[in-house]
Amino acid sequence: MLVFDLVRGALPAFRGYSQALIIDEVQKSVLSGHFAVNQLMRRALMELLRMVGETALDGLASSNENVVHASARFFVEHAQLEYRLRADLPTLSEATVRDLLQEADIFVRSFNGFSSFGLFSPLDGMRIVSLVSELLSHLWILSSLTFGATPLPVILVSVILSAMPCMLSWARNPTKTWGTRVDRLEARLAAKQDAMRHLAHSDAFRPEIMLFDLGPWILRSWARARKALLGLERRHDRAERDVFSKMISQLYLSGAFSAFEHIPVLLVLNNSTTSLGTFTMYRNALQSLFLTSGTLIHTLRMAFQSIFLMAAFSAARQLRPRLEPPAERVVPFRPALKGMAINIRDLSFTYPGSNNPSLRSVDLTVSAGEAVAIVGCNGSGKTTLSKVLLRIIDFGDGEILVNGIDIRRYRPQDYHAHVTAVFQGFSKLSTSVQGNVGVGYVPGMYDTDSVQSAIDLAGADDLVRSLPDGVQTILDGDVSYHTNCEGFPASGSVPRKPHGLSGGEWQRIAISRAFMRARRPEVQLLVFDEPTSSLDAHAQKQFHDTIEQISRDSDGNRTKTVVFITHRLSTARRADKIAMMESGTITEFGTHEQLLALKGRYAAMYHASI
Ligand SMILES: Nc1ncnc2c1ncn2[C@@H]1O[C@H](COP(=O)(O)OP(=O)(O)OP(=O)(O)O)[C@@H](O)[C@H]1O
Repeated sequence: MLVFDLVRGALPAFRGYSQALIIDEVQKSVLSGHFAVNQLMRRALMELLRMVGETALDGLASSNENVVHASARFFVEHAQLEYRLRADLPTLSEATVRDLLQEADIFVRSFNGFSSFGLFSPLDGMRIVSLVSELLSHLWILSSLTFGATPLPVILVSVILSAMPCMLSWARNPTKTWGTRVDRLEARLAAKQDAMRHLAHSDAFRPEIMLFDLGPWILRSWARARKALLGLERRHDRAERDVFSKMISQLYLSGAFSAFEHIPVLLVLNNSTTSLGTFTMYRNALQSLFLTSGTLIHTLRMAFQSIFLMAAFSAARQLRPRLEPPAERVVPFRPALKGMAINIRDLSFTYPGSNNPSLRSVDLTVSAGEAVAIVGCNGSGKTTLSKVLLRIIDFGDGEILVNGIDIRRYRPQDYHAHVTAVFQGFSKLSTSVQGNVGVGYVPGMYDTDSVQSAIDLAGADDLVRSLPDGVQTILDGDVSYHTNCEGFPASGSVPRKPHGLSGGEWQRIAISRAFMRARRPEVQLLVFDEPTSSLDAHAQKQFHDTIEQISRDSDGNRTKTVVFITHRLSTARRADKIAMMESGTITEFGTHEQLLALKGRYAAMYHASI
């Protein structure tokens, strides 16, 4: 690129010289009244050869530049999604990290040409080489003409005339309009790429990204669409880089025609030694000098700004997720036969920026294979405790032992492979039912049988059957893109309007998502945060029966630990133990009967509810 840019920078000067020779020839013919056709043809032929050479070199340099740019852009965007997806909630909650990511995003957008930096990227630093070389070649022409034989009046007239177009173009302040010609495939790829980028940046979807380890899938899907799209963009470029039209544009006819504007000037200066070609060359060189200097200053200014943004981008790539343990402390998760044993001791947690702790001195012991219900008033800390237990957020003081090991020593990805959950604020994706359910276990996402069986388990089979396209029906969710599970719009010439679902129907989809992996043998802990709040009584009973069924092996022995949060005490009593939460701590813990005998807060709430 460096060599190409150096040579390209000198091309305008050669162009000016060659065209000046033709103009001189025309001038000679006009003034002498004798047309030297052969000489004129020879000059025109030379100009044609120069144009062909310049076009070929230009085409080669542009396609080389496009390939390098596309690859670099892909690398930068890929790196951006990678560090975004790696960042966990505790990392993202830090203000300095947010600022850093914002600056890094500006850098990536400018690389895409989306930001106010226009099309600038560090690779455009190469353009500086080209601009400097162009500037030098124009300066050389000007100095040789100025300190050579060109008389002062010609220089003055030229300066005034050459400044005019620049001033006019500055005054006009042209706005660039982007082509809108996009074919269907390109639109679909762009939609998929945007959808994946949106998911990667979505805070609401972050818990599910972390829990279901969706990072690699999002990155893969985005990369496939992006690569295909860059390929298409290059094909468009090639189609538009039609050699003939390029040569016509290279003719620089305006330069030649403008020479004729100055015939009166030349007649006034008839007795001077300056030729019309020299005059035109002088004028063009001067004009180019203005334009090139402006572009060079603008490019240097952007390069300077981009250094800081590039630093932010590099720093963002080095971000370490807060939940990730130091390498020397990592312990691999070893599943136990009977489910996960959990021991929470003196646990406290305060959300960043909050003055009041949401969890204070929480003690809780859940034996392997036990089903525990967490109950309590709004804001008592139930969801917070479940997120801490799921390793979605960190905690302050205290400790959590899982199978006897400090939970902070497990790599979150490793730990998450052994748990599943329905979050209270689960994500509603604007994609197909299959996509919505499949994200619960990406390796099974494209296996219709696995998806269907999770839907059946969640009791959502009737619902899905009633939808216009069954599992392929596009749902009207929070993330606004309308694609099937692979991220493409459902086939068919007219895509259907996304299908809306009721709160309870969405809840069944979220339960199906959790059930995608709940039956897998490696999954040891099932956490449900108010999974049935919008379900009718029959569906609730069905849900709890299913949990009973999937948390036991064929001999009826418990193999999975279940923690569920609920406001319905009639369902809570089905659990082996119940934890009553008040003001961020567990105040009562035991079986339903034990808590009733205690005649405390739980007993009061239970009696009030029946
Ligand atoms: N992101 C947050 N930032 C700051 N404070 C929060 C955040 N999320 C929750 N809290 C606070 O933490 C406390 C516990 O909230 P949590 O959601 O755990 O309660 P909950 O028992 O699950 O309530 P509900 O029954 O309404 O779901 C509340 O006082 C809440 O305001």
